[in-house]
Amino acid sequence: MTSKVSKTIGVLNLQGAVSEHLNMLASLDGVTPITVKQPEQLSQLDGLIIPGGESTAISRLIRQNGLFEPIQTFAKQGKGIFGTCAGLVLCGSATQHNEVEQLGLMDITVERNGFGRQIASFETMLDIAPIGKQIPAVFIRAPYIAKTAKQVTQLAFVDNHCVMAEQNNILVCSFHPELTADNRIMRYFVEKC
Ligand SMILES: NC(=O)CC[C@H](N)C(=O)O
Repeated sequence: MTSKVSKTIGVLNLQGAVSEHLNMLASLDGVTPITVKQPEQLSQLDGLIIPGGESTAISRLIRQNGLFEPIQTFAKQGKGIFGTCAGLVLCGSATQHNEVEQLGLMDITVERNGFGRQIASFETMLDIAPIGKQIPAVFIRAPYIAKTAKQVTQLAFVDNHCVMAEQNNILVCSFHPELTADNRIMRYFVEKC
């Protein structure tokens, strides 16, 4: 019997929470995780994670490494992209800070640091309808989604602010799913890819 074909999932390795994503991906069956720095690597991937970190720094490095248009093309091809925290900021199409050059992969307006700065870091449990109940979520200087176009599905809320959404092949969340032992969100993303 042949085993199921494995999916190759890349983690954008420019700045931020890269190794935690790789570890969580490695815990899933049928996933080959790799780090991505160069545009040529995108063609081997079934999906790409844009991790949390500092969205200003990551956006500069995306440009410097020639990844801006290649990531947009990757998304247009229908490949899965998961933006977590700063990654959500980068996937969005508008924000109050113009020092971040967003990729515009999802029609959302993002409030950067919406929950406040470092002091406003917190952990909570979320019910996310297509994924499950009581999913732990760690928020660190987290953004929230202030506005969504109608083609965007809102998936989770904290204090009435949208913190997770999807639009076709693009998934975003305000928090860090890779910093808990619960891999249900990651499995959901891999299944989308
Ligand atoms: N934990 C994070 O990724 C923080 C995101 C950061 N506040 C930003 O907007 O870039």
